[in-house]
Amino acid sequence: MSFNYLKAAKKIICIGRNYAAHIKELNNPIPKQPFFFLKPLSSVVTPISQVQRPKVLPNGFSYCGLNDDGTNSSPIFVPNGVTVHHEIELALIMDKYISNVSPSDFGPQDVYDSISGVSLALDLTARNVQNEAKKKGLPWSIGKGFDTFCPISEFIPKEHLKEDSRNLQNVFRLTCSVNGVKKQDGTSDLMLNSLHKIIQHISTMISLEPGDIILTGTPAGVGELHPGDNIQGELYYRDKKLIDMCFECKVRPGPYFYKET
Ligand SMILES: O=C([O-])CC(=O)C(=O)O
Ligand SMILES: [Mg+2]
Repeated sequence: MSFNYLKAAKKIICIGRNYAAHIKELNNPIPKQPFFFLKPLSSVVTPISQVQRPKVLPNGFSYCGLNDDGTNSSPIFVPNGVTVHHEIELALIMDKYISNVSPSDFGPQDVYDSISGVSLALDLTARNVQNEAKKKGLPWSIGKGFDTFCPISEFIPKEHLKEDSRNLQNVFRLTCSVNGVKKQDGTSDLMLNSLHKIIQHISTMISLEPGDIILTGTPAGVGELHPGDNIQGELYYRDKKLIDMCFECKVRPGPYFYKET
């Protein structure tokens, strides 16, 4: 398992409002069609560990590219004046070009063939920035796209999921804990739009390319992150842990301070 897969990504596409209990907790309407937004690749960070030391950044920088091995080991940076929420999500890693596919041509069994594997990600969200954007009809780019707002795990090749190659919809469980307290614990069978529907639907508007990363929405239990917090995410395949990841939160360097638009 490695982080090399991150070097191949051309875009990160995130499905919103894909779990009923999360829609309810934020008082949002249930979308009539799946909707999505993009996160910039510069928002990707990977865990700091014994092996992966923090990337040395030029003074004041919060991003300066991935290392040769795909890592960008970094804490999560909390921008000044921003309410940052954690959203734990299953990520699909695309293996094929998928373009303009009809619903009748893409079923649950096609997901396994179209991905190279999966990983675990956090769709970090500047909730106060997003709330203002929602109210004023402005884009979500800032609310979802700050540097370090896409912490992501090592790659899990699909061969690790072989037993269920005909249907991956019901096999995943994802959890998120902050300072040792479990906040999110959801299973992929609760998704409103299934994995095959997500891939097919995106492809009718934006072609998916090998390496692209799709975040599939967050289950209930989102909440705030503050400088000094430690956050841990875990991804399970049925009862077996596939991967975990840990990040520390720090204050974002630089002059940014949230002000109403
Ligand atoms: O910001 C939101 O609530 C939408 C979203 O990303 C999700 O549901 O995962
Ligand atoms: Mg999300």
